[in-house]
Order: sequence, then C-alpha cells, then structure tokens
Amino acid sequence: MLLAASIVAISLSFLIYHHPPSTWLSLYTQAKDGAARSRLDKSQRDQHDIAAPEEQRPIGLRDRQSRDTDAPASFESSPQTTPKAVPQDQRHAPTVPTFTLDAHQSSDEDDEEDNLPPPSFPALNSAQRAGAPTPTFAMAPPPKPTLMAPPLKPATSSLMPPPRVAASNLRALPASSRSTRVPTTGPLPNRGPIPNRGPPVSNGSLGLPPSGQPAVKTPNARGKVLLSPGHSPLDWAHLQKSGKNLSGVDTLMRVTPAMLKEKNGRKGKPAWSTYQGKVYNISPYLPFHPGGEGELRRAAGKDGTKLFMEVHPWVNWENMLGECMVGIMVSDEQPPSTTSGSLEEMD
Ligand code: HEM
Repeated sequence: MLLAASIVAISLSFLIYHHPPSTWLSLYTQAKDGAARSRLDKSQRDQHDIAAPEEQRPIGLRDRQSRDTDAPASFESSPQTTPKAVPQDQRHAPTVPTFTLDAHQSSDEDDEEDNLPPPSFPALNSAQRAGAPTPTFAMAPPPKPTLMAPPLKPATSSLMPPPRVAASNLRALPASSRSTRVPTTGPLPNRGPIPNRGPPVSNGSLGLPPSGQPAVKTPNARGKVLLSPGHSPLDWAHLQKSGKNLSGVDTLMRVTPAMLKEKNGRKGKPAWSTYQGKVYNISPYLPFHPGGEGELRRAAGKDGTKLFMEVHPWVNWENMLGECMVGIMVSDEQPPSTTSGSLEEMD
C-alpha cells in the first residue's frame, strides 16, 4: 500500500511537470486502465481460464461477468469496452503504473460509476480520441437537462403603458395661489357676519328696530345689504303669520293719489306704496327688505311698480306684503271708502 501511494505521488508529479492540465484526465483514464490490466493479469494468473471469448458472449453477460469477476476485458482483446485515450506523442507517453486508485471503494460505488455518463475529456474531436484505437461505440451525448428552462421574459411588458398626457390637457397653474386660496381659519375674506340669524322679534313693535337704530347696515363687499338681527326673510314670514295688524288700518279702504302721497313715511307718518292698483303699508317691511330700507323707501307715497319690476320682477310681492295691504287705488273723484263691500266690488 505504501508502495502504491509512493508510485502515485511520483506519477502525479511527473504528469504535472510534463503535461498540461487538459491531459490529466486522459492520463487518469489510462491509469485506471492500467490498473484494470494489472488486476486482469493477476486474475489470469490465478484462474488461467475464462469461460468464453468476449465476442461470443452476450453483451449483458459480458458486462455482468466483468463486474462479477472484477476482470474487465483487456484493452487489446475487448474492443467493445470503454474507449481508451492514448497520448498523441508516444515518445512522451509516461509509463503507466500498474496500480488502482479505487481499490478501497466498494462495489456499489463501482456500479454508480458505471451508470455515470462518460467523461467529457478528452473531447470528441481531440487528438487523444483521434489517435486512439478503433473505439467500440460512440460516446453518448450529454444528458439532456431535465429541468424546465425558465420562461423567456417577454420583450414587451403585458401591463398597459401609462396614458400619455397631452400638453393640451395640462391645466396651467394660477399665477398666484393667493387668488384662489381660501383660508380655513380666521375670518373669511369678503364675508361679513351671518345676517338675520337672531330670534324673531316678538315685542309688539312689528319688527321695526328701536328708534335711532338703523335697521339696514352698510352693504358688504358683495353689495348685499346687511340686515339687522331678527330681520331675515324667515323672520318676516313668521311675522306675517303672527296675526298682527301689519297694515295699520282696520279695514280695506279706497286710496286716492292724494292720500297715497301723504303716506310717504316721513315725520312719523306711515309709508304706503301701490303696486298694480293695490296699496300696501310698507313701513313694517322696511327693516326686512333685502335690498335695503333706503331702496324700498324710494317707492313710499307713490306707485312703485316700475321700480319693483326693474329690480326683481320675479318677486311675488302679493304674498310677501299680503298682511300689509291697505286698500286699492281710486281716482281723486271717487270718495275714499272703508267699507268692505266697496273693496269686494273692486276685486
Ligand atoms: C314692497 C315691495 C317690495 C318687496 C316685497 C321687495 C322684496 C325684495 C326681495 C324679496 C328681495 C330679495 C330678492 C332676491 O334676493 O332675489 C329684494 C331685493 C331688492 N330690492 Fe326689493 N322689494 C320691494 C320693493 C323694492 C323697491 C321699490 C325697490 C327699489 C326702488 C327695491 C329694490 C331692491 C334691491 C336693490 C334689492 C337687492 C337685489 C339684490 O340683492 O340683488 N325693492 N326685494
């Protein structure tokens, strides 16, 4: 054993020194063949007979018997065995030592080695294979990979590309963000206090503000009149349904132009106005007028139909001033009458 190891070491050093690494494997094969021959010689010396020539036995039997007897056919006498690599230049061919490298291996390992594909060295078109004696079989092709190849990545992604944004779809940002920004805290710009959110007036003053207190404040930034608290349109609606006498008269009457002219709302006098033949006491409505008390006073003591229609023809004054109706307009020739019968005749 010690001798075999020393021979191996000497052979390896010789091979490394005289041959490139590409020929190591072929030399290793030759070494195995030499070992096989040495075993065969030993077996022949021991047995001196073989059952039948290799060529006359079935291949399976030859292989089986070769393994069983641990005596494969020699290189010269069995061309069907594993092809043997031969150095191209016989002058530099090393002396093949007669030893075995796998003497310690079990028979199972030999079986596994037999099932392995032939070594890839020397290459099929190499000089070692070309110079070898007639090979008995072609080298088996390399085993095909059994693993499935990874799917090819598609050149184009299956996801839909993002839509293109046309330049025309882009909206220009405002030049100054302060122009459109609405503060979330603090007083809102151009917005005054909420008008007329107080409770309805129920002190018997017909909704009129106390003396000396203006019912209509100055217009806000939007031009809207700021009504005093308790003088919203809803407050006026509640006042009309309260049953109070908002007309200032006990019964409907015939109103002549002279009478109308006297009720101009000045010097403590009531303000009357006529719209399409009907006379209304607008004094209670002055602090409730959304357009301001001053605007409504312009129609006091006269016919306000034209002014009314110029500003808000959509407003239904008959509903809004129903409780404030005084009577109907009559000519100066007709005597004023306070009887209901005469008013019903006019209707
Ligand atoms: C007695 C009859 C009148 C009644 C019942 C009445 C009622 C109203 C009502 C309900 C509004 C709010 C309309 C709205 O917000 O759409 C309003 C607004 C206004 N009224 Fe009268 N009005 C009367 C007579 C007049 C007269 C005679 C004038 C002018 C001479 C006038 C001038 C205005 C003005 C300027 C506004 C503000 C319009 C606005 O804010 O856009 N109103 N009025």
